[in-house]
Amino acid sequence: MRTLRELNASGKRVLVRVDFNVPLKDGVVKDETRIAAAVPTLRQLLEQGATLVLFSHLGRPKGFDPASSLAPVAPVLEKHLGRPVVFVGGSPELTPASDATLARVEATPQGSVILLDNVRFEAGEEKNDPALAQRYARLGEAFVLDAFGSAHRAHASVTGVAGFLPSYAGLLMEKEVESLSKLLHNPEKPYWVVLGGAKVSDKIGVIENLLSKVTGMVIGGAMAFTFIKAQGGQVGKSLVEDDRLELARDLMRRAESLGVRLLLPVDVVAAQKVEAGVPTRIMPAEAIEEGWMGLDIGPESAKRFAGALQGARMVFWNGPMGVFEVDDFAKGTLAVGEAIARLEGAFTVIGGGDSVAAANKLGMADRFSHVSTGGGASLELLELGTLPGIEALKG
Ligand SMILES: Nc1ncnc2c1ncn2[C@@H]1O[C@H](COP(=O)(O)OP(=O)(O)OP(=O)(O)O)[C@@H](O)[C@H]1O
Ligand SMILES: O=C(O)[C@H](O)COP(=O)(O)O
Repeated sequence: MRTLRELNASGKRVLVRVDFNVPLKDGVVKDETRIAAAVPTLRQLLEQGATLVLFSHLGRPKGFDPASSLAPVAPVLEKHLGRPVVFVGGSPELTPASDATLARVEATPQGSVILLDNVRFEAGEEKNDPALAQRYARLGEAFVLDAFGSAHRAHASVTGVAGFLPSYAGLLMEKEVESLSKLLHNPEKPYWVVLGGAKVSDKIGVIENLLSKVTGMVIGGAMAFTFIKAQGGQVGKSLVEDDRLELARDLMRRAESLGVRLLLPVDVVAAQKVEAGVPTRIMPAEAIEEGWMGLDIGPESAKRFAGALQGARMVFWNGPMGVFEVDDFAKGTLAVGEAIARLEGAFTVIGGGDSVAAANKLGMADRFSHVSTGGGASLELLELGTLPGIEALKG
């Protein structure tokens, strides 16, 4: 990838694609991680004397929708940058590629930081419409892609615009790609992958691509039940993907033939409802009673998982071990997260999304070597070895 080292931004208006797809509640930003993560690139460009035009998606609106405006992000960005941010948006006329927006950008004094509105207000964004990409390109003289969390999307503001301007990877993009690539290309052993979360189907690609590189995989969360059922276990009303049972069997066979350990829970914390304060029981993972469901790994599983991780030199963790949002079902995630965070001298990475939310909630995120800002993007990079956003910055 071409990087910021190759860009002299002095006196230039630089268009920066950031990933400010942050959780909002009642118009308030609930997690500022992605905003803070963009700051090093923005500071560096400002120090060189650039004018910044930032753009991002937020949520999945189909056309203009005030509820998905980036307006609430502007004050948060101001706080992190310590300088004013001019927001241009908030109406159907001021979408990021409109002539009215361009006129406002051109009228803004040099050295300013301008935040545009949601790129998904533009009809051609997700279709990667070249005409739209060309309109974005009018907004700057150079393009910097720092939206690692969106780099798996071949959309007009991510890859399309790179075809019309000199384009560079931002510092966040570089750091993410470097850290995640180590997991693919420089495996230090013992190397463990810890997977959890809701669905096997989201993680198949990563399992398949990493299986031959690792010492073992720990599988918890709801996705474990597809494997347990595939082995003939009784999983009650736990979440299962019945159309993935054969695939789960196949992955288990492949792990065995590669000599890779695949650890599944032996016990679970079960309940009849996903709710705080409901009665819970510890049950064997392969003998969950009818009407009950596994909502966290049990204490014996947590002990075994933590034991297996001891001495690991490299760990990738994606997905919680249970319904960590409810305290009664967060213990397994805490135990496994703690076992990884405690490793000394190891290279430890958390994939984005819910795993990072879990690590933040449990107060352990700063004890990992790298916390990715990308959920889907980190998984896809580990699955395919590259991303559309990376490819767009080559050549
Ligand atoms: N045993 C379980 N039963 C039901 N839901 C579960 C269970 N274990 C975990 N989950 C749920 O899985 C969800 C997270 O799954 P997901 O696959 O999205 O994780 P992730 O990969 O960390 O996140 P993202 O996909 O956003 O990167 C959480 O909301 C959690 O409550
Ligand atoms: O949150 C994310 O994973 C990224 O911002 C991508 O969002 P998307 O899945 O709506 O494209």
